[in-house]
Amino acid sequence: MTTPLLPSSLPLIPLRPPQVLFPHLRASIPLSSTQLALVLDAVQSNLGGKGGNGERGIVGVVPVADHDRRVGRWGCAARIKSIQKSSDEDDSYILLAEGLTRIRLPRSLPPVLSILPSIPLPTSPYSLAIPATIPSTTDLLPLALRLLPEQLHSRVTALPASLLADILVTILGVEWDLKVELLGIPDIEARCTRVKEILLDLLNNRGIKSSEGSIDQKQENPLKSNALILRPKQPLTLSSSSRTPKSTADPSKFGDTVPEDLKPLFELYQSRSSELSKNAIETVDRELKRLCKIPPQSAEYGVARTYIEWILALPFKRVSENYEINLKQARKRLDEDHEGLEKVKKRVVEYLAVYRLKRQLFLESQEKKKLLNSPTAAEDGKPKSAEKLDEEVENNLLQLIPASERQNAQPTEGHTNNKNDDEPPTDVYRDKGPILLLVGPPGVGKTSIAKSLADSLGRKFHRISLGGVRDEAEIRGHRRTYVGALPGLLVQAMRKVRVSNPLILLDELDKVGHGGFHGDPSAALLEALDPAQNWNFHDHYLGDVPIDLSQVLFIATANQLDSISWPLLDRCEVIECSGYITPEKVAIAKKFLLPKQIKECGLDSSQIQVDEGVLEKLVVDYTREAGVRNLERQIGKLCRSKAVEYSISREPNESTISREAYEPTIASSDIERILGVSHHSRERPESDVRPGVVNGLSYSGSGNGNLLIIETLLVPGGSGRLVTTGRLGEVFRESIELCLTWVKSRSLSLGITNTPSENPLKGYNVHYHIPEGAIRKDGPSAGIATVLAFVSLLTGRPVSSEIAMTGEMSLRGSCLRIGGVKEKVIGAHRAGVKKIILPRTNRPDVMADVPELVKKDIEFVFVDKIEQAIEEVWGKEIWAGGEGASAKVDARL
Ligand SMILES: Nc1ncnc2c1ncn2[C@@H]1O[C@H](COP(=O)(O)OP(=O)(O)OP(=O)(O)O)[C@@H](O)[C@H]1O
Repeated sequence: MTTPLLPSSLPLIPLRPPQVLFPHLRASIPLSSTQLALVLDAVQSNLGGKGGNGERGIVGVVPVADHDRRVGRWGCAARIKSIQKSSDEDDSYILLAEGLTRIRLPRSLPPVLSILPSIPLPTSPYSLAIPATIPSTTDLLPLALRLLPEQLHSRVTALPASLLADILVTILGVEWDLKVELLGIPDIEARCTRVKEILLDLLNNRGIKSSEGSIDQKQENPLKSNALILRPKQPLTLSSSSRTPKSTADPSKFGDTVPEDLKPLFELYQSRSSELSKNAIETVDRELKRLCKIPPQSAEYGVARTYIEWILALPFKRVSENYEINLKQARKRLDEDHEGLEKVKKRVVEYLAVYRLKRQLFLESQEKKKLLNSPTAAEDGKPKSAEKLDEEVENNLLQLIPASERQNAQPTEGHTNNKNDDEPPTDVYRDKGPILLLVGPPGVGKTSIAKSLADSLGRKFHRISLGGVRDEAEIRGHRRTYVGALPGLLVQAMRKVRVSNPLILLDELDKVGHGGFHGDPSAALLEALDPAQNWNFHDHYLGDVPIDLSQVLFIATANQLDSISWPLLDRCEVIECSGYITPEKVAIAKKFLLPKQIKECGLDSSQIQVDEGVLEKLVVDYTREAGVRNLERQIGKLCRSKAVEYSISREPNESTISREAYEPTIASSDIERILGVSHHSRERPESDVRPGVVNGLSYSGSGNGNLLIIETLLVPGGSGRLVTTGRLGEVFRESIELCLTWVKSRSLSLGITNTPSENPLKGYNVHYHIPEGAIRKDGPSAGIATVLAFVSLLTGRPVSSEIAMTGEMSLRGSCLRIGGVKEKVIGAHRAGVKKIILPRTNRPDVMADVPELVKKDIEFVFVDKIEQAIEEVWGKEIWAGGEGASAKVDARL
């Protein structure tokens, strides 16, 4: 059997405290998607690379302290066992690594370690076998048995000392710097001696005598005490709302009858009882009493306990304290995080202004009421005037409230702190305004705008991805009687953020299912979003304990509006985020994406320099999208490749490239070397124009506009049949038939036939195709382009590839208005089109929505009749019978 070799170079992953990975043990390492991409790239390059006969899927895991400072000179080579999406955070993954052997790190490593793509290491054989020798002088077993719970005794007895030493330091909660020290002791005997010293210290600290048979009576479970050491810190900005009624909970009433194993749960109940709602307290009281009677071995015990833990983990009356809205700061924050998006930012700030004003009016009315009820009210019986509204708010913001909303801004009379649980409490401000719905193609910054908004409001942020939610239970939870039942996404979100006034982003609202076998998730969402009901939201899992969602600020995103159910849409105020044009993308890349990716690779801006020309090449040749997500990925690839070059150049002994050879600037000529050949250049308008091929424009469901190349062909030996291919929908096919009929009816005036009765397709079939056959296309908006394709085919006159057209056509040749103009025009601009023919009725859309930069580059031709489009392309001479021919035929129809 051959001894396995480590690859000659390994990607290094930093591992933060309190974890340290030892050989034969495992660690779960959280990684962002960019870090994961970096690791996977490096692992992949090892597969066929220099370490050809080395093991596969191996990484180096290196302990780092605060701010990723490297500590010690040792790490652990590890095999990647699995990679999973983290349930805690968006965009993060958990890499499960299994330690193989200690590795000594080269001196030249930077002191601060982010993921390093590939670090050359001295190739050394390593053995997966654990040395079986148990050094007699350092026998750890008796100490281990003193410290470990009894259930583990039989398992550790057979372990060799080297493995036992590493296991003990990992599971006994030994301090992190001691673990790092032990990782750096490769010699087994020396390591076991050191571990023995540490264990003796632990025993002393815990009051356990080390000699056989004389254990102190106050021995505690060591694993439990470790759990205490590792308990996470409490958040700093949490507070109890002042409206908290006096709790009726009295956990002490359970007295001494509380079983030992339930004590932590009772303690938790005690500490949280002042924050729970009345319903929650009643339910927990009842369930705890029941739980005390259930034997811990029964399945029912687990179910009941988990239920109580869920209730105790919910925020109820806990809120983020500091959420004063400062409009200037909010705008500044949006500007700092996003380039462009002017309309969206303006609308978001307006929304905040209205929200702030309404809340301020509400607080003022509360203040007035307090004064009215207070015994110190003025003698004449009138209340002392409450504090005046902030003048800046009155002067500047009142105008921002749309007239229709001004009435809503007035607080309702008669607010009282309602003690009745069947009516909404009236002592906190609840916004009744619409929910902001950001609509636009993928990657245009919708999610990121919502995040910045949460930051500027000082609210906790949580994203719920609704893509693929088909089951109502995913929103509203499963009833407790089901095995493995869980609350729905909204309750899970509340538990995660631990406050009842977070900002929750409902991502991909358009992808949520409507009705069907598993209920209607969008109806459940509707209830959650309705201010009249959501103060009392019932989750099936929580049963009698409703939760209050009325203080949550909901924001939604979607790629399109068509698939959102209308009652949901009715609750939303739509803000459109359209796609970017090339100069905007270049600006975003320069200001945000490039610095972000450089940082992710552990370098700084002096180590990677990219000029605007290169960024433009990336945008035009390597991406074809409305947003910037793919662009960010390509920039990430460039930066990672530079990080590899940089790391190699720091290793003068291991590599032929000297330190001076590293060139920080990425030139245009480097792009193809690093990213490979561009796949997008072929999608530009073709230069070899031929009759029957015309550029239409399409608008995909994801909000992207693109060129739709229409191809037609005459097939000899046919009978005038029309064949269509390219996954065209019914509406599209009908529109093609209509266009062909129109062209046939004009074949005489177009000079295609010589007599009125002659069939222009005699002896031929017509084949109509739209490439990218896997993508379904539908709709009537390719009418103008289809007519021109048929005319071009039958008259043998090509259409310039720099012209594109869109618009529906009626049987009489009228050009009718279509949707998605802005996206289509931006898509055409991206593809290099110079002239666009559109129905005249779409003129206002072009004028209002298309960015000025695009308008400058493209000539727009607006037409009422299809004949105008034909004349625009080929001139009036196309009519065989002169100018009047077309009008004469029209009169006959
Ligand atoms: N105008 C902008 N300025 C700076 N960065 C931007 C801008 N637009 C997008 N980005 C960046 O692009 C990336 C993708 O954005 P985001 O995830 O917000 O897109 P999205 O519109 O929510 O997409 P999806 O519909 O797929 O969820 C983020 O890293 C974001 O910061």
